[in-house]
Amino acid sequence: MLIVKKTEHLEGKVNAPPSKSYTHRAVIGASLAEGVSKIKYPLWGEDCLASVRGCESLGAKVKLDKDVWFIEGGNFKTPDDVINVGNSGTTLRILTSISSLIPKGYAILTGDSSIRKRPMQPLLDALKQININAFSSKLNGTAPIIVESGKINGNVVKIRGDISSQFITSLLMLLPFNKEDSEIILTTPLKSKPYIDVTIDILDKFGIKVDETEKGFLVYGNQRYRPIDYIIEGDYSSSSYIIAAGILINSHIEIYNLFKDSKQGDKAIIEIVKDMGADIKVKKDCVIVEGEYNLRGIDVDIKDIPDLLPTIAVLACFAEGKTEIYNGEHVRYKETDRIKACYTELKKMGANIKEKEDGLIIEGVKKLKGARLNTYNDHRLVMAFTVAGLKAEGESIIEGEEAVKVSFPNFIEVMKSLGANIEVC
Ligand SMILES: O=C(O)C1=C[C@@H](OP(=O)(O)O)[C@@H](O)[C@H](O)C1
Ligand SMILES: C=C(OP(=O)(O)O)C(=O)O
Repeated sequence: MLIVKKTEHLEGKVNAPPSKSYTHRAVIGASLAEGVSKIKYPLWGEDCLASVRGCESLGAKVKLDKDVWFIEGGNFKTPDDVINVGNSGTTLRILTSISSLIPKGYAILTGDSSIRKRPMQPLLDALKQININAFSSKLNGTAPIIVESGKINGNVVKIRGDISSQFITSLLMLLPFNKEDSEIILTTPLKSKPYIDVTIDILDKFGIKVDETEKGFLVYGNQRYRPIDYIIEGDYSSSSYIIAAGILINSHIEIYNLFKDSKQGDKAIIEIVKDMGADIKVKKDCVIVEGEYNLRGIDVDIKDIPDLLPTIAVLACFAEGKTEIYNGEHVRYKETDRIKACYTELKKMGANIKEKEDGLIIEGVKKLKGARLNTYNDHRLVMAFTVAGLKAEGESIIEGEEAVKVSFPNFIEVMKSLGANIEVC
């Protein structure tokens, strides 16, 4: 657990951790390409390592040096054992489709107790429409998932877009292997769309062409992934905790490796905090925060940026007036139900917070008191609640800090290097 105490000043220059979403896609795409790809500055987080190990089980040859991962793809095999994706939804979703490329037999994908509750049925139903047999071993739409080796047959896939964009990313990465062009038709409005933009961005680097259409996406048939030399950019979702801490506390923080023209949806954190009144500066590859700022509450549509909900909820507690976070039904399907968790835990600190089906309403109280907080083994809750603890009066206990290994393994060291009063017990 962490003991987090009120901190009066934060200062320093740090590098944003590498993007989790780009690292996953680079690793899996490289495993689909004949030849060796070099992935520079990858994220050494447990989720991304789950993708590496999963791809290895499916036949990729992997050599991991500190700053470069070498991945030789194009050689699929039937896994020797079940694939354990740990806590990583991205790995489970993308590798489910990709596993159908094994030459014979079955691949079995499973993970921790959280992953075994996350929705999979829309993807399984979609795969069936193109003759790929993938099913839940419990027949209830959750992992373990069993995927049979198979050839794509069919060229139209209808799928809902409001549960997880990862289903669509998964299809976009498999369908280039279809011999004909394929159409993905969305049967509901799409949520988390920027993650699909990230997929399309990196697919383009692998030489794979996809078009957006009025109804969804068009994936050209008979394409081949070619190997890439690729540098992973910094992660805006992970950086949102550093930004939030700098905003709430007297600070001078420079965060490098964050690009203004990034495709990551969570770069929206910049505009959100500006709307709340934080006059942070954005350079071409760096964000400068000179807190503290007086914040005002705002309304935030979380549809495309679900991972920012805990960060915004914490900021809203310290703002003047009301913040409403809406359009976030899908935030309940993450590592844990993050709407309920933020409601339950921030209330323990004295927040004036209401839970709605699709989000939260927070009336800023400007002061929170330290408390003992459950993080439900969810990395984003550990990081967001740590930020709340740094601003709250007195001392907070944050349980389950090991979860940060999933997406930001050196979160605690980075925060301590900036002067955060955090002790690991
Ligand atoms: O594709 C991705 O890299 C991700 C997509 C998002 O999930 P949903 O599409 O399920 O909202 C996001 O929450 C997750 O952290 C990463
Ligand atoms: C939901 C997340 O990731 P995943 O879906 O890959 O588990 C996350 O990182 O917040």
